[in-house]
Amino acid sequence: MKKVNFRESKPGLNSPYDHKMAAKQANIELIPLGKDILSPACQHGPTLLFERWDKSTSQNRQFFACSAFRDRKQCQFFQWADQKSSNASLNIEGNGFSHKDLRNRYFQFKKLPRSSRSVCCTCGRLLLEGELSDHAKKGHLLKHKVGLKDVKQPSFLFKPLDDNKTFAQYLFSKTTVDFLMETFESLGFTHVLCVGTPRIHEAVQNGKRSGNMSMSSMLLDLDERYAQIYPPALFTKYNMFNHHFFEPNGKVKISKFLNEGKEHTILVTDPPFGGLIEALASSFTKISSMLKELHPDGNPSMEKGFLLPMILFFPYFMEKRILQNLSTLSMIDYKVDYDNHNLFNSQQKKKGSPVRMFTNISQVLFRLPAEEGYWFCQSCQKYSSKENWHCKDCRACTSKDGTTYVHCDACLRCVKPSRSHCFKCGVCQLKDHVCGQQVLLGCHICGELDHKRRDCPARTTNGESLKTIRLGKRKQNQKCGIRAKKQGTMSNV
Ligand SMILES: C[S@@+](CC[C@H](N)C(=O)[O-])C[C@H]1O[C@@H](n2cnc3c(N)ncnc32)[C@H](O)[C@@H]1O
Ligand SMILES: [Zn+2]
Ligand SMILES: [Zn+2]
Ligand SMILES: [Zn+2]
Ligand SMILES: [Zn+2]
Ligand SMILES: [Zn+2]
Ligand SMILES: [Zn+2]
Repeated sequence: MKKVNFRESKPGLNSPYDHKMAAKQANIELIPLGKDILSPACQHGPTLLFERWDKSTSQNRQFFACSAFRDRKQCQFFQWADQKSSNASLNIEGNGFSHKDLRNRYFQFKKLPRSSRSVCCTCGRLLLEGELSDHAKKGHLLKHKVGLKDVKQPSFLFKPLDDNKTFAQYLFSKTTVDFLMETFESLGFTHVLCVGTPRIHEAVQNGKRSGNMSMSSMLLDLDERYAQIYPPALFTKYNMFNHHFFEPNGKVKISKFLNEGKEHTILVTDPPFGGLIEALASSFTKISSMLKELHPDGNPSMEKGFLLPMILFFPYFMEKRILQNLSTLSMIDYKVDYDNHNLFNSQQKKKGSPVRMFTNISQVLFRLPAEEGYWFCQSCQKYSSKENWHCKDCRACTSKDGTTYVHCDACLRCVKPSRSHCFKCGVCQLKDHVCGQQVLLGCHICGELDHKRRDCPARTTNGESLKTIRLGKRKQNQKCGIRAKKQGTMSNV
C-alpha cells in the first residue's frame, strides 16, 4: 500500500473518518499527523496538506495549500500546518455573477440580432450591448456576428486555457470524441458524467439536440465560463481535487443525475496531468460511493469496490501510480488524440499520443477501431495497438509507449527496442551507455522509472506539491543504488 502524507477534510468538520474511508478505497495509507488538524479552506474549497523541505528548520514541514491552483500567483493561500492563521476562510470565488445571472445574460444575448452578438474569446464572455469596448481596449480576442450554433460549441468558441497550469485545457480531437460516443452507445450507457471533459458534454448535448443521440450528460468543471452556456441541471462548478462544489446544491444535482442513470451512468474524466492522483482518486471514490448510497445492493455489472464505471485519461507512464490509487482500473491501448496538446515533441509524434484510457470496464468490451490498426489479442482478451505484439514468454501484449518492445531472455521481460542486453551491467541498457556508471534513472519529478523529467506530465506543476509522493519513492530508489537528486533542490521546470 502506498504511504502518502495526504490529508483532507471539510472545513469545520472535525472528523477524519471520511478521508480514512476514501483513502482505504483508493488504496492510500494516510500517515497520522498525531492530532486532528482541520484543513483550512481557500477560495477553491478545502486545502490539501503537503510537505516540503524547510531550509530554516532543516527538516520536512507540512503546509496547507490550494488543491486546484498550485501556482501561488493564482491562489495565494499558504499556511504552515503548525501555525494558526486568520486568512483561512471559505470564500466562494466567482466572476461576480451567479449561475442564474449568467443564464439571464445568455438569454439576452440570444435575443440580440446576429450582427450585434459578440463574444470575448479571451474572457470567454458573451457580451451584451455596451460591454464590447472594455474588452476591445484591453486587446482581447473578439468574435463578432456569433451564430447560435457557435454558442452550442463553447469548447470551440472560448480560447482553451492551455497555457494555464491549472486548467491545462487540452481538448479531444474529433476522432477521439467520435470514438468515445460510439463506445458509450455500444456499451449501453445513457448518462455521461463529464468531469473536466467539456468536449464530451458538448458532443452529447449536440447529439441529443439533433436527435442523433438519446444520451444525457452533465458537466463538472472548474471553468465557470460554461455556466453561461449550460443551465444549472447540466453544469456545476466543481473542484475535482477536493470534491468541492461551488454551488450549494451541486451535490444534490449529481445525486439526481446518478439516480436517473443508475447502472447506465459512466464517469468520464480528463484531469490536468500535473495534479495529485491520490486527491483525484479520493474524489472519484466519493462520487462512486454516491451511487452506492443510491443502490446499496451494488451495480451488478461492476465487480470489486469501485461501483461507478469510469474512464480516466492519463499518460501511459503514470500507469503504476494510477493503479496504486485506483486498483480496479486497467489501461487500454487506445491512443487519445487532442487538438492542442503540447506533450507532443518530435520524438513523441513518431510514437503517437502518450495519453491512454484507464477504465474499470472489462477490456474485452472495448472495441478499438480496426481501421486505425488495433487488433484483438485472443490470449490477452483485449484489443492492442498495431505495434503492440503479443509476447509468448511474458504472456502479454507488452508494448506501452508506441514502439514495439522486444523480449530479453536474460532479463526475462520485454524491453524498449532502444535497449539491448549488457552482460556487464546485467540489465538491458541504451546502446551508448557507459558500463558500470551510476546513471540517474527515472524521473526527478515524480520518481517513476519509465520516463525522464522532460517527459513528466507533472513537470509544469510546482515541484514541492508532488514531493509528498516522491519522498517514499526516492528512499526506495536510493536503496537500489540509484542516484537520487538532493532533497530540496527540485525546482519548477
Ligand atoms: C486536460 S483538459 C480536458 C478536456 C477534455 N480533453 C475535453 O476535450 O473535453 C482538463 C479539464 O479539466 C478542467 N479542470 C482543471 N482543473 C480542474 C479542477 N481542479 N476541477 C475540475 N475541473 C478542472 C479544465 O477546465 C478542463 O476542462
Ligand atoms: Zn485556492
Ligand atoms: Zn475579454
Ligand atoms: Zn496479447
Ligand atoms: Zn516478453
Ligand atoms: Zn536484458
Ligand atoms: Zn553495460
